[in-house]
Amino acid sequence: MTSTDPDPAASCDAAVVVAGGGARRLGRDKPEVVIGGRRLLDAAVAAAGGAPTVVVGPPRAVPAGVAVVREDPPGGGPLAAIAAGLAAVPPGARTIAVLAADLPDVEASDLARLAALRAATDAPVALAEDRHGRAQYLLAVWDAAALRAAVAGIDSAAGGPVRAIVPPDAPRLRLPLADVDTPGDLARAEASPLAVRRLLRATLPALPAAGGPPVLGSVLAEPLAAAAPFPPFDQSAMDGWAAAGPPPWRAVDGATLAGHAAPPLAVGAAVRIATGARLPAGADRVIRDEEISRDGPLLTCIDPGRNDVRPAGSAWPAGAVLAPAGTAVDPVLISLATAAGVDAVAARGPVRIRLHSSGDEVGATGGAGLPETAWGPVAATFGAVGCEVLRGPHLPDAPASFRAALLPDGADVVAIIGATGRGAADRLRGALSETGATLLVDGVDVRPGGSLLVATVPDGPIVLGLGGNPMAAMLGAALLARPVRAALLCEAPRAAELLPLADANLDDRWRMLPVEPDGAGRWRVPATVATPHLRDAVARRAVALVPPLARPGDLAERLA
Ligand SMILES: Nc1nc2c(c(=O)[nH]1)N[C@H]1C(S)=C(S)[C@@H](COP(=O)(O)OP(=O)(O)OC[C@H]3O[C@@H](n4cnc5c(N)ncnc54)[C@H](O)[C@@H]3O)O[C@H]1N2
Ligand code: MOO
Repeated sequence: MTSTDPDPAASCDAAVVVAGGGARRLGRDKPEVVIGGRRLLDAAVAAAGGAPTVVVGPPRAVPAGVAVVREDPPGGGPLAAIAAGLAAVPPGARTIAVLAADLPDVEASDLARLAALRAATDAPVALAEDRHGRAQYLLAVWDAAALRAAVAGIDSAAGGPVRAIVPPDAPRLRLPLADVDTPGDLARAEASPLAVRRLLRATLPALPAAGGPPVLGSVLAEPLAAAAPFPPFDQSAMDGWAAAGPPPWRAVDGATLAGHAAPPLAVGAAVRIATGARLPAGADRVIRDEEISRDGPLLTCIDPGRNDVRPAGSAWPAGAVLAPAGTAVDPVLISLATAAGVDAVAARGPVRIRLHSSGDEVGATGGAGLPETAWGPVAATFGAVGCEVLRGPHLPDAPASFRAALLPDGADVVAIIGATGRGAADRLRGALSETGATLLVDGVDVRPGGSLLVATVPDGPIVLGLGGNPMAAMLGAALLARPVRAALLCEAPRAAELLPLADANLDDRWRMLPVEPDGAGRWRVPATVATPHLRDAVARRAVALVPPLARPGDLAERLA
């Protein structure tokens, strides 16, 4: 059995990963295929979220703590694999995820949603279906007893279809799953926006960490530890009276205001005190104004059990870890660091992006000229995720101008709008190949996004090529900004913000679209979006990454 302790993040008590071979059409051992910088087997294991996991199939390298068992007979098919896996999961498991090692985009959140669906419907199993509505029997969460009974109830596990053990009315969750059956599927899966983002996170090199005052847009490279306790001294939590000893108290003239030292208080005395003020020496409690009763010069309190003193260090002691490495430095974190007496942190970033527009016609006067309309919205898109955007010179359609743009100058990223479409105006690819750049991403399978490009220049910047059409450029920036920043600054992964859609995507492709709330909890999706201008993005609240063939009610990730 596995030695992995169940992780509180895991949505199931155990997972069985079906990782047989026999991918005839692909001609490769599927679980070992790498898509988006991640082996398909590792995608399945990661989706289990740390639950005890059994991989069923031929011997393979697996992460520590994961067990590998063989189905009987070897190559006996997925039902035999489930039976073998089931025999090896901890006997106390009450819910078991069953998934195949051929799902490039599967995430722990998918299993969490399946587990929630199964629990809410009290069904023996909840399974995924693909965008065409086809059941995916090998992406399911089972009630363990139901799975054991179903497997025990069949004559011979070997050779049978998994469908044979799944009730026909089992609840299903539609997920944008990529097929990886043919070399064509593989190429498409590698270009999917999800795979491209993972690849960027896995391969772009992190910036060095440096110490200094916390800067907006950077990311903590080390945990934020309090230099001082909070509050730094015993203080009043309310406007009221500071009192010494048991009631009644004699009211003393004056008041203890925040920021001012107060004379010591004798036993039996009370003095007015303001919220946040340091407790006078001798005082041992604070009674808020609403709880004071007065009898001539004497004061008593209504509730003897209440004390509105906020003791020194009661929120946190010195040395307490207030935020882990990987946390974004935003105004809240800067406030917290100040409250904790921290004036220097170890951090990476912010990411500095030199952003260029390009093209002879852009900004030119005369009959063939077009106004420059992309730089501002693209800069704002990068800026919104905390990147620092510097204005690079406009690049005319000449090889030398592109070569010059790729030279290192302290910017971490060079982003170029236009000239990336592989057409007559594509100056970027030529300049990149002259520098010996590595093309990490050459087109993303999302609309618009066919001309998105990401490259690394040796000893130079990371290069982002954004399609020249202003809408394509802005939406491309929305797709790349967060993963590029996360990779360069080692930002901790964060759950996606998911928007329920009001409208369908009739296109069998991923789309990036400006969306707007419908006022009833869903988001309206425009049927068409023109790319040469931003008319279809005017006053739109968000940009969504809409799955292929999404239906109303399906979820789309918010990109911006
Ligand atoms: N045969 C094909 N042609 C095109 C395809 C295709 O798949 N096959 N894709 C189209 C798409 S989609 C896009 S996006 C562009 C991408 O091409 P480039 O990145 O090379 O962009 P350019 O040719 O430089 O410009 C395209 C278009 O956008 C205007 N532009 C460029 N920069 C700006 C700016 N800063 N402000 C305003 N407008 C700008 C430029 O004048 C062109 O009209 O390719 C399509 N073609
Ligand atoms: O290449 Mo375009 O970026 O699909 O609009």
